[in-house]
Amino acid sequence: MNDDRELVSPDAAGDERAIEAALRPKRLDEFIGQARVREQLSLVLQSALARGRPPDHILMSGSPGLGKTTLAMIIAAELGVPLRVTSGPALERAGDLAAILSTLSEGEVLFIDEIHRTSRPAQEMLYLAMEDFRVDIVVGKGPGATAIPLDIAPFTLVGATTRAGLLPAPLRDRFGFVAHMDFYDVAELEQVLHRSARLLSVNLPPDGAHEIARRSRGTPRIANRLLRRVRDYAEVRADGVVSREVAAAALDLYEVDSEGLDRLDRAVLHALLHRFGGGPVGLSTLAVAVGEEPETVEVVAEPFLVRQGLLARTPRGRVATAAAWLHMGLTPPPDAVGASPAVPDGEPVPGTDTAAAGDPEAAAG
Ligand SMILES: Nc1ncnc2c1ncn2[C@@H]1O[C@H](COP(=O)(O)OP(=O)(O)OP(=O)(O)O)[C@@H](O)[C@H]1O
Repeated sequence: MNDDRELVSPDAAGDERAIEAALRPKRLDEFIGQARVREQLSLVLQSALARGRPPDHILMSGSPGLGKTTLAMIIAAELGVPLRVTSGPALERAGDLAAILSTLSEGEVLFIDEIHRTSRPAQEMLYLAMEDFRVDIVVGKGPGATAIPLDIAPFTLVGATTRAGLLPAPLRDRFGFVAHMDFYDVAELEQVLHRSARLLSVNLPPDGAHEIARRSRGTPRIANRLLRRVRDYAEVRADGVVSREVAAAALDLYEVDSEGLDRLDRAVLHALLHRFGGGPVGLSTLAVAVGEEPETVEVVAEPFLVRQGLLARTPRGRVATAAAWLHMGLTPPPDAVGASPAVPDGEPVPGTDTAAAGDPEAAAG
């Protein structure tokens, strides 16, 4: 794990899953941040419990590592029902899904991670299952094929996606509640870190927590990961206390920069500034320049860069903001987004979107 790309990648790998399981909050009131989602969800769950019926199907969208799996587990725990976990890529054939649906118990929560990657036949099976709690098992092939309807137990589908825009409308419309998970602010990440430090018996004073939180890319998974690396450093090179100085020295060593940007983030900005003069440039061209798939650039790097105000999506392509030039140690050109004195602070720049991820397709290609 010496690679900074792995260190700040929002995806979990290998042994990390076990550590994550130990650090997951188990109940809604332990879940930090996402106040609006928590409140909305709490109402959905309470009313379902009061009615004695499973709640509406729930869709969660947001970047990796923001707590979607954790929330799915909490939903099942709060409802006092079992949880079945699968993922879109595992549901390649409709039969894979039928096997799960037909064995669900009454009220069970079915969690489908990366639901946008579910195959078309499985998605079509989901429509009927979500709406009528029924699946049609197709027997035979060609003109002689017959659909045998099979009732299934009422259940709650919890879907998670990093790309809600890719879900077909008929599937999206069948979710009664959509939770949009946003990046966490520094204060919330400090709370996540203090909680994890308690569970892992790490001596973490507030200034150390602040330093790690600042560099965690708005993502609890990354905060927990950086905490473990900084703890190692504190134990080997210092007195075990994760002070601000120790955290900063450790994170500098692991090449996590002052804003938490990782190698891919920096590569994207570097290419945008040095090869395309700050843009605009299309997503595919940018992805080729950094040697990644367009989806990786779009899902992993861009949302955070946009949120940090370093990158803007415009109808003509991706553009580096004045802040991006400065962050990379360069002088922004006078026409850089955010550099123009004609645009007052906080005013949206026409034709750009630096506040939200925006329409992923608008500037693609
Ligand atoms: N709100 C939170 N409070 C405390 N810890 C959190 C919170 N959200 C996430 N975490 C921690 O971050 C880690 C990653 O969370 P989780 O696996 O739920 O993310 P995810 O959005 O499902 O990611 P992916 O989509 O990549 O599976 C877990 O260890 C979890 O304990």
